Amino acid sequence: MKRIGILTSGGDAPGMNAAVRAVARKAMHEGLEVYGINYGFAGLVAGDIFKMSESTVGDKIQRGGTMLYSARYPQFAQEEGQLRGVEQLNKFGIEALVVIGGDGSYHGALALTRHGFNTIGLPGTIDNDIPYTDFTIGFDTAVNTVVEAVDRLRDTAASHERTFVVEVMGREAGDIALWSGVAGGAEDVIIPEHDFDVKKIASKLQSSRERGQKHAVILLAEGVMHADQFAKELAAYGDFQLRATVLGHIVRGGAPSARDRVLASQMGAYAVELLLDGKGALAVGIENNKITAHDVRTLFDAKHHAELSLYTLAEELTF
Ligand SMILES: Nc1ncnc2c1ncn2[C@@H]1O[C@H](COP(=O)(O)OP(=O)(O)O)[C@@H](O)[C@H]1O
Ligand SMILES: O=P(O)(O)OC[C@H]1O[C@](O)(COP(=O)(O)O)[C@@H](O)[C@@H]1O
Ligand SMILES: [Mg+2]
Repeated sequence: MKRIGILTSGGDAPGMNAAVRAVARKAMHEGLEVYGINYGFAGLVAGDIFKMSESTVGDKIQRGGTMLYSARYPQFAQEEGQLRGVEQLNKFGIEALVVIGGDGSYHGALALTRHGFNTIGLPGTIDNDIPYTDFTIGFDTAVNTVVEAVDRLRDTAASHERTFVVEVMGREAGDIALWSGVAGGAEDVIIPEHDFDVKKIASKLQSSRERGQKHAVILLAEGVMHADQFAKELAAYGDFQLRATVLGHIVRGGAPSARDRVLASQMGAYAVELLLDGKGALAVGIENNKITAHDVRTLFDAKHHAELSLYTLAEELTF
């Protein structure tokens, strides 16, 4: 193997650049040529492909977003799109690929492996919703961003004795809300993985108000419902001076945390090692602090599980 390609796909995540840099530099260190593919699978099909040098990835480790751009390109789920991608790989002499993205991107990666190009997937998403990895690249940064926002909102919550419902991204996963809730001392955390009772939440708020704490922050995962809806349901049980705040894409941007940069660097280098060993159709993860890889097909049948001990902990620490 002489030449590999890299692309980023799906939602951007902080640390994707650190992963691109690690793949490129490690591959060059091992004597490989590296080609960057812009705009994910859309750019692959369009042939938006360029040769990288070690300086292409210089001054990028600290930047959020993805220097290779990203796209959602549903046409790649069709055989026709995939064959056009294969044509481009042949044209550029690219023999194997690293795909940085989420579960959708892994399906695209597997399709290319089926067409004879070994492909390794790296989990790049803020949501932390990928099975067989304790953490995804971008999750730590996203949690830190939410915590900073919660700290700020708490100033107003305390000053005006208000209750803030803070909606955060995560698709069907509650991880961002859960970890941010624990780190930000949220009075309640509402996630899709755990049932909740609005009436109980209201009586908890009421009793802490009676004990003297008249403000609160509630972390709400987008997979449950929207913040204004939740605030409306809560308002039916009392006057909690509710305000709804949606953090949205703010949480997806910004410089990656040191943790995400290290994780991305470890995973990127490992992906190259796997390709050099002639392996493909694997998804890289970190489990119990060890970098691991699993057949990507086993991921499609598996489900990511949120760390529910944190939910219990959050409940025990706020009452
Ligand atoms: N079943 C599939 N087969 C081939 N490619 C797919 C498939 N599903 C998604 N993709 C490709 O991966 C891209 C990213 O997937 P998406 O679900 O949007 O984000 P993520 O990878 O972050 O989960 C899609 O836009 C598409 O190009
Ligand atoms: O930016 P878009 O396309 O509106 O997508 C929003 C979604 O993307 C995310 O930010 C990241 O999800 P993916 O990594 O799966 O793309 C989700 O948290 C959110 O629900
Ligand atoms: Mg996804």
